[in-house]
Amino acid sequence: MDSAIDLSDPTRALSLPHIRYQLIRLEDTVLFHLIERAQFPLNATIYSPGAIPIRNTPSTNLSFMDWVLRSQEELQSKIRRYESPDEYPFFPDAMAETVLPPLKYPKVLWENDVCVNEELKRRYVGSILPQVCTDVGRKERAEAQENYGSSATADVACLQSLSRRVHFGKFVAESKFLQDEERFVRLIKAEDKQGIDEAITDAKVEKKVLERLRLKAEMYGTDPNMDAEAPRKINVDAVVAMYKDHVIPLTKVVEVEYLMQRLKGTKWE
Ligand SMILES: O=C(O)C(=O)C[C@]1(C(=O)O)C=C[C@@H](O)C=C1
Repeated sequence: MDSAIDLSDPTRALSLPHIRYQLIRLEDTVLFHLIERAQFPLNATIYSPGAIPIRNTPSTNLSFMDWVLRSQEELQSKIRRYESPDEYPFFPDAMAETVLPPLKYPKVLWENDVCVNEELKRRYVGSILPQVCTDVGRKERAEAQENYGSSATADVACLQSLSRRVHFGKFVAESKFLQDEERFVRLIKAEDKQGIDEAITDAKVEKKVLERLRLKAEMYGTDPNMDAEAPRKINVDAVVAMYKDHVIPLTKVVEVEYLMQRLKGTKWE
Protein backbone atom coordinates (compact mmCIF):
# COMPACT_ATOMS: atom_id res chain seq x y z
CA MET A 1 0.00 0.00 0.00
CA ASP A 2 1.20 3.50 -0.71
CA SER A 3 2.30 5.90 1.94
CA ALA A 4 0.73 9.39 1.72
CA ILE A 5 4.12 10.89 2.52
CA ASP A 6 6.51 11.14 -0.42
CA LEU A 7 9.17 8.80 0.89
CA SER A 8 11.15 8.65 -2.33
CA ASP A 9 12.75 11.93 -1.31
CA PRO A 10 13.49 12.09 2.48
CA THR A 11 14.08 15.87 2.37
CA ARG A 12 10.61 16.43 0.92
CA ALA A 13 9.13 13.88 3.33
CA LEU A 14 10.28 16.07 6.21
CA SER A 15 9.35 19.46 4.79
CA LEU A 16 6.69 20.96 7.07
CA PRO A 17 4.60 22.42 4.19
CA HIS A 18 4.53 18.97 2.54
CA ILE A 19 3.48 17.28 5.79
CA ARG A 20 0.81 19.93 6.45
CA TYR A 21 -0.50 19.48 2.91
CA GLN A 22 -0.92 15.76 3.69
CA LEU A 23 -2.67 16.57 6.97
CA ILE A 24 -5.14 18.79 5.08
CA ARG A 25 -5.73 16.01 2.53
CA LEU A 26 -6.38 13.57 5.35
CA GLU A 27 -9.15 15.85 6.68
CA ASP A 28 -11.12 14.94 3.54
CA THR A 29 -10.49 11.22 4.04
CA VAL A 30 -11.55 11.34 7.70
CA LEU A 31 -14.65 13.40 6.90
CA PHE A 32 -15.86 11.20 4.06
CA HIS A 33 -15.47 8.05 6.16
CA LEU A 34 -17.34 9.67 9.06
CA ILE A 35 -20.17 10.73 6.73
CA GLU A 36 -20.43 7.09 5.63
CA ARG A 37 -20.55 5.93 9.26
CA ALA A 38 -23.07 8.59 10.34
CA GLN A 39 -25.76 7.30 7.98
CA PHE A 40 -26.20 4.34 10.37
CA PRO A 41 -27.40 4.43 13.98
CA LEU A 42 -24.79 4.23 16.74
CA ASN A 43 -25.47 0.48 17.17
CA ALA A 44 -23.72 0.41 20.55
CA THR A 45 -24.04 -3.38 20.79
CA ILE A 46 -21.27 -3.90 18.23
CA TYR A 47 -18.71 -2.36 20.63
CA SER A 48 -19.60 -4.50 23.61
CA PRO A 49 -17.38 -7.60 24.06
CA GLY A 50 -19.44 -10.77 24.02
CA ALA A 51 -22.71 -8.99 23.19
CA ILE A 52 -22.78 -10.49 19.71
CA PRO A 53 -21.55 -14.09 19.60
CA ILE A 54 -19.13 -14.58 16.71
CA ARG A 55 -20.32 -17.83 15.16
CA ASN A 56 -17.67 -20.48 14.56
CA THR A 57 -15.23 -18.47 16.70
CA PRO A 58 -16.51 -19.24 20.21
CA SER A 59 -13.16 -18.59 21.92
CA THR A 60 -13.02 -14.89 21.02
CA ASN A 61 -13.88 -12.28 23.63
CA LEU A 62 -13.71 -9.40 21.17
CA SER A 63 -16.59 -7.08 20.42
CA PHE A 64 -18.06 -7.50 16.95
CA MET A 65 -16.37 -4.28 15.73
CA ASP A 66 -13.00 -5.36 17.18
CA TRP A 67 -13.35 -8.72 15.51
CA VAL A 68 -14.01 -7.06 12.13
CA LEU A 69 -11.10 -4.64 12.66
CA ARG A 70 -8.71 -7.40 13.69
CA SER A 71 -9.73 -9.60 10.75
CA GLN A 72 -9.25 -6.70 8.31
CA GLU A 73 -5.85 -5.93 9.77
CA GLU A 74 -4.75 -9.53 9.43
CA LEU A 75 -5.67 -9.50 5.74
CA GLN A 76 -4.18 -6.06 5.11
CA SER A 77 -0.91 -7.01 6.81
CA LYS A 78 -0.54 -9.63 4.07
CA ILE A 79 -0.66 -6.92 1.40
CA ARG A 80 1.98 -4.76 3.13
CA ARG A 81 -0.24 -2.12 4.74
CA TYR A 82 1.82 -2.08 7.94
CA GLU A 83 5.18 -1.87 6.21
CA SER A 84 4.39 1.76 5.48
CA PRO A 85 5.84 4.01 8.22
CA ASP A 86 2.54 5.90 8.63
CA GLU A 87 0.40 2.81 9.32
CA TYR A 88 0.01 1.27 12.78
CA PRO A 89 -2.17 -1.74 13.59
CA PHE A 90 -4.71 -1.74 16.41
CA PHE A 91 -4.01 -5.47 16.80
CA PRO A 92 -0.28 -6.10 16.45
CA ASP A 93 -0.89 -9.74 17.40
CA ALA A 94 -2.88 -10.21 14.16
CA MET A 95 0.04 -9.36 11.87
CA ALA A 96 0.77 -12.07 9.30
CA GLU A 97 3.46 -12.59 6.70
CA THR A 98 3.04 -10.64 3.49
CA VAL A 99 2.11 -12.47 0.28
CA LEU A 100 3.95 -9.77 -1.70
CA PRO A 101 7.71 -9.21 -1.61
CA PRO A 102 8.61 -6.88 1.29
CA LEU A 103 9.19 -3.20 0.43
CA LYS A 104 12.23 -1.20 1.45
CA TYR A 105 11.14 2.22 2.69
CA PRO A 106 13.93 4.74 3.24
CA LYS A 107 14.41 5.49 6.93
CA VAL A 108 12.91 8.91 7.59
CA LEU A 109 11.79 8.58 11.21
CA TRP A 110 13.94 7.83 14.24
CA GLU A 111 13.57 4.44 15.91
CA ASN A 112 10.57 4.61 18.27
CA ASP A 113 7.68 2.57 19.65
CA VAL A 114 5.08 5.33 19.93
CA CYS A 115 1.51 4.17 19.21
CA VAL A 116 -1.68 5.73 20.60
CA ASN A 117 -4.17 3.42 18.86
CA GLU A 118 -5.60 1.95 22.09
CA GLU A 119 -6.39 5.42 23.41
CA LEU A 120 -7.70 6.56 20.01
CA LYS A 121 -10.11 3.61 19.78
CA ARG A 122 -11.28 4.18 23.36
CA ARG A 123 -12.08 7.82 22.53
CA TYR A 124 -13.65 6.96 19.16
CA VAL A 125 -16.08 4.43 20.66
CA GLY A 126 -16.72 6.24 23.95
CA SER A 127 -16.93 9.84 22.86
CA ILE A 128 -16.46 10.66 19.17
CA LEU A 129 -18.97 8.22 17.67
CA PRO A 130 -21.86 8.88 20.09
CA GLN A 131 -21.62 12.59 19.18
CA VAL A 132 -21.16 12.07 15.44
CA CYS A 133 -24.12 9.66 15.25
CA THR A 134 -26.63 11.94 16.94
CA ASP A 135 -28.24 15.25 16.15
CA VAL A 136 -28.08 15.21 12.39
CA GLY A 137 -31.49 16.82 12.42
CA ARG A 138 -33.21 13.57 13.31
CA LYS A 139 -34.42 11.89 16.47
CA GLU A 140 -32.15 9.35 18.18
CA ARG A 141 -32.12 6.40 15.83
CA ALA A 142 -32.88 2.91 17.12
CA GLU A 143 -30.37 0.08 16.76
CA ALA A 144 -30.54 -1.59 13.38
CA GLN A 145 -29.21 -5.16 13.34
CA GLU A 146 -29.14 -5.16 9.58
CA ASN A 147 -26.54 -2.36 9.73
CA TYR A 148 -24.12 -4.06 12.15
CA GLY A 149 -21.77 -5.16 9.37
CA SER A 150 -21.93 -1.85 7.49
CA SER A 151 -21.34 0.12 10.70
CA ALA A 152 -18.28 -1.92 11.65
CA THR A 153 -16.92 -1.71 8.09
CA ALA A 154 -17.25 2.08 8.19
CA ASP A 155 -15.64 2.11 11.66
CA VAL A 156 -12.56 0.34 10.31
CA ALA A 157 -12.15 3.06 7.67
CA CYS A 158 -12.71 5.85 10.23
CA LEU A 159 -10.28 4.38 12.76
CA GLN A 160 -7.59 3.72 10.19
CA SER A 161 -7.73 7.24 8.74
CA LEU A 162 -7.75 8.80 12.24
CA SER A 163 -4.81 6.64 13.28
CA ARG A 164 -2.87 7.66 10.24
CA ARG A 165 -3.63 11.33 10.94
CA VAL A 166 -2.46 11.30 14.56
CA HIS A 167 0.67 9.24 13.83
CA PHE A 168 1.66 11.76 11.16
CA GLY A 169 2.71 13.66 14.28
CA LYS A 170 5.96 11.70 14.07
CA PHE A 171 6.87 13.31 10.74
CA VAL A 172 5.88 16.73 12.07
CA ALA A 173 8.03 16.17 15.17
CA GLU A 174 11.05 14.99 13.20
CA SER A 175 10.75 18.01 10.93
CA LYS A 176 10.51 20.41 13.90
CA PHE A 177 13.44 18.69 15.65
CA LEU A 178 15.69 19.17 12.63
CA GLN A 179 14.68 22.83 12.41
CA ASP A 180 15.88 23.59 15.94
CA GLU A 181 18.02 20.74 17.25
CA GLU A 182 19.65 22.74 20.04
CA ARG A 183 16.37 23.76 21.66
CA PHE A 184 14.83 20.30 21.44
CA VAL A 185 17.94 18.48 22.72
CA ARG A 186 17.89 20.73 25.79
CA LEU A 187 14.17 20.12 26.45
CA ILE A 188 14.40 16.37 25.83
CA LYS A 189 17.44 15.99 28.11
CA ALA A 190 15.57 17.86 30.84
CA GLU A 191 12.56 15.54 30.22
CA ASP A 192 10.51 18.72 30.01
CA LYS A 193 7.39 17.35 28.29
CA GLN A 194 5.45 20.55 28.88
CA GLY A 195 8.27 22.57 27.33
CA ILE A 196 8.32 20.22 24.32
CA ASP A 197 4.55 20.53 24.02
CA GLU A 198 4.86 24.31 23.97
CA ALA A 199 7.68 24.17 21.43
CA ILE A 200 5.67 22.06 18.97
CA THR A 201 2.42 24.01 19.40
CA ASP A 202 1.33 26.53 16.79
CA ALA A 203 -1.97 28.03 17.97
CA LYS A 204 -2.58 29.87 14.69
CA VAL A 205 -2.30 26.67 12.67
CA GLU A 206 -4.65 24.85 15.07
CA LYS A 207 -7.25 27.64 14.74
CA LYS A 208 -7.01 27.43 10.96
CA VAL A 209 -7.40 23.63 11.02
CA LEU A 210 -10.65 23.94 13.00
CA GLU A 211 -12.04 26.72 10.79
CA ARG A 212 -11.27 24.79 7.61
CA LEU A 213 -12.76 21.62 9.04
CA ARG A 214 -16.03 23.39 9.91
CA LEU A 215 -16.29 24.68 6.34
CA LYS A 216 -15.54 21.28 4.87
CA ALA A 217 -18.03 19.49 7.17
CA GLU A 218 -20.71 22.01 6.18
CA MET A 219 -19.94 21.64 2.48
CA TYR A 220 -19.43 17.88 2.24
CA GLY A 221 -22.40 17.26 4.53
CA THR A 222 -24.83 19.21 2.34
CA ASP A 223 -26.29 17.64 -0.76
CA PRO A 224 -26.33 20.24 -3.57
CA ASN A 225 -29.80 19.02 -4.60
CA MET A 226 -31.34 19.50 -1.16
CA ASP A 227 -32.73 22.74 0.15
CA ALA A 228 -30.70 24.65 2.71
CA GLU A 229 -32.97 23.59 5.59
CA ALA A 230 -32.60 19.86 4.95
CA PRO A 231 -30.73 17.91 7.64
CA ARG A 232 -26.96 17.67 7.19
CA LYS A 233 -25.33 14.31 6.62
CA ILE A 234 -22.97 14.94 9.50
CA ASN A 235 -23.08 16.77 12.81
CA VAL A 236 -20.73 19.68 12.06
CA ASP A 237 -20.14 20.62 15.71
CA ALA A 238 -19.27 17.00 16.55
CA VAL A 239 -16.67 16.92 13.76
CA VAL A 240 -15.02 20.12 14.96
CA ALA A 241 -15.11 18.90 18.59
CA MET A 242 -13.51 15.62 17.51
CA TYR A 243 -10.51 17.48 16.07
CA LYS A 244 -10.32 20.00 18.91
CA ASP A 245 -10.62 17.54 21.80
CA HIS A 246 -9.10 14.37 20.37
CA VAL A 247 -7.34 14.51 17.00
CA ILE A 248 -5.09 17.53 17.58
CA PRO A 249 -4.33 16.64 21.24
CA LEU A 250 -3.43 13.05 20.29
CA THR A 251 -1.25 14.27 17.41
CA LYS A 252 0.58 16.38 19.96
CA VAL A 253 0.98 13.42 22.33
CA VAL A 254 2.54 11.49 19.44
CA GLU A 255 4.87 14.42 18.70
CA VAL A 256 6.00 14.77 22.34
CA GLU A 257 6.45 11.03 22.95
CA TYR A 258 8.34 10.63 19.68
CA LEU A 259 10.70 13.46 20.64
CA MET A 260 11.23 11.93 24.10
CA GLN A 261 12.77 8.95 22.27
CA ARG A 262 14.62 11.05 19.71
CA LEU A 263 18.05 11.11 21.39
CA LYS A 264 18.40 7.31 21.73
CA GLY A 265 21.52 6.20 19.90
CA THR A 266 22.63 9.74 19.01
CA LYS A 267 25.67 11.70 20.14
CA TRP A 268 23.40 13.59 22.60
CA GLU A 269 22.30 10.51 24.56
O1 LIG B 1 1.07 21.54 11.85
C1 LIG B 1 1.73 21.40 12.89
O2 LIG B 1 2.70 22.08 13.16
C2 LIG B 1 1.37 20.33 13.83
O3 LIG B 1 2.11 20.09 14.78
C3 LIG B 1 0.06 19.63 13.69
C4 LIG B 1 -0.99 20.24 14.60
C5 LIG B 1 -2.33 19.49 14.27
O4 LIG B 1 -2.56 18.45 14.90
O5 LIG B 1 -3.05 19.94 13.38
C6 LIG B 1 -0.62 19.99 16.02
C7 LIG B 1 0.03 20.93 16.76
C8 LIG B 1 0.21 22.32 16.31
O6 LIG B 1 -0.16 23.19 17.34
C9 LIG B 1 -0.52 22.62 15.07
C10 LIG B 1 -1.16 21.68 14.33
